[in-house]
Amino acid sequence: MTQKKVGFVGWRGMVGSVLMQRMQEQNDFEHIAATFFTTSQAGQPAPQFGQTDAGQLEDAFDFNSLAQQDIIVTCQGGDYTKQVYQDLREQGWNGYWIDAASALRMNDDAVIVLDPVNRTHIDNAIDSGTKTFVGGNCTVSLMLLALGGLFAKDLVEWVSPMTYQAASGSGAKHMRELISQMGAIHTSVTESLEDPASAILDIDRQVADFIRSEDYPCDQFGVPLAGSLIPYIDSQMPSGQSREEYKAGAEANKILQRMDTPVPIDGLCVRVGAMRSHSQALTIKLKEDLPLDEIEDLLESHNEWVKVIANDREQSMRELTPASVTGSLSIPIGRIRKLAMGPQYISAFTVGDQLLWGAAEPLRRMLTILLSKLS
Ligand SMILES: NC(=O)C1=CN([C@@H]2O[C@H](COP(=O)(O)OP(=O)(O)OC[C@H]3O[C@@H](n4cnc5c(N)ncnc54)[C@H](OP(=O)(O)O)[C@@H]3O)[C@@H](O)[C@H]2O)C=CC1
Ligand SMILES: N[C@@H](CC(=O)OP(=O)(O)O)C(=O)O
Repeated sequence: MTQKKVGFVGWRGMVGSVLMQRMQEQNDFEHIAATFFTTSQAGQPAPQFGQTDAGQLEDAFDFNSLAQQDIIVTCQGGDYTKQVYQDLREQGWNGYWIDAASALRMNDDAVIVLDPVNRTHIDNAIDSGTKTFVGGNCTVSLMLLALGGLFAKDLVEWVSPMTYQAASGSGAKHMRELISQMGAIHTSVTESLEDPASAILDIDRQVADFIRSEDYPCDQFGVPLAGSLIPYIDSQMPSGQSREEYKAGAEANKILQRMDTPVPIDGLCVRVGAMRSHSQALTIKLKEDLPLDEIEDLLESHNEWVKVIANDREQSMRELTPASVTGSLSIPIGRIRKLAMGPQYISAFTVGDQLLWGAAEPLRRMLTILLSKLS
């Protein structure tokens, strides 16, 4: 059996690098004939992620090279997808397109992939000829992995996710800027900090003045993040939602195949000074008054990555944080308790690495599913 030809675009970006790392860890390159594309470095040596030499980088706008691929995996971003996808299809290419960007997500002929939640739908779509598969928005995928057990039993009347999103969601330059902001704040008060006699209110005033000054580095975010937060993510929509907030309901219901009878999912999305793990505080109205231990069992048994953290101060502080999950596929969910509004209302808090399950891993797994189906 000849190996499938798989073309990778955007492999050296932040999401693409995490994808490459996971594919190497899982020996995925052994099962494919990989070609690496670039928008800026055509002709340079291709990276060697597998055993075989992948030759040189191909031009990501060369339709002849793209059309030779059985499968194209792109983490290059929505602008690239908009520039290439439609024309490639119109020129007759009928291969599989796996994409990290949001551009095609809500198209009728595209499936949003999150196989621990919608594997049956993915299988049916492949069998019925669907060729376009797109990873979901990071907060959506992370929320559905955490709450999968409740959605699978149709127990959720509505959910309000209030997010605490990491700098990585805005890209690599923003992660760098967050660190620069932290360093600059420290530098602005180093002397006072080292003086045990200095008054904390003086230090606080110096920090506040610095954060509001021209010297504070915020070219990427436009406004301060370190020492502050940003209560708006992505563009503004007529509904009053930010686009990030709109995606919660739209994409989650598409993944759950609930477009006709959508579960209301809506809340506010906020950028905080975490590096690459998103957190979400969830208010959930259940359709029934279920005991907490039953809720926890349903959540924990849904998939192998979700982990219920007891509603205990020490465990929550240690295990339910961006610092503890970053770099892992673990999806902890905790702070689960009944709210004062009534027995059907529960709270929960969940965290996940937005570059792994939030971006790269659903694509990697989709490629694996496709290869196993096509072999
Ligand atoms: N950031 C996120 O959290 C998420 C992003 N996505 C999607 O993935 C897309 C890509 O995001 P992201 O990975 O953050 O984008 P990056 O900015 O990290 O990378 C995008 C491209 O920039 C080019 N590039 C130029 N200079 C460099 C450099 N010094 N190092 C690496 N790459 C460089 C590369 O293309 P080339 O090799 O062709 O020059 C690369 O593929 C987004 O637009 C979005 O659609 C999806 C989910 C989450
Ligand atoms: N918007 C997300 C990251 C992202 O890229 O989302 P999407 O894939 O839906 O464009 C964030 O800022 O955290």
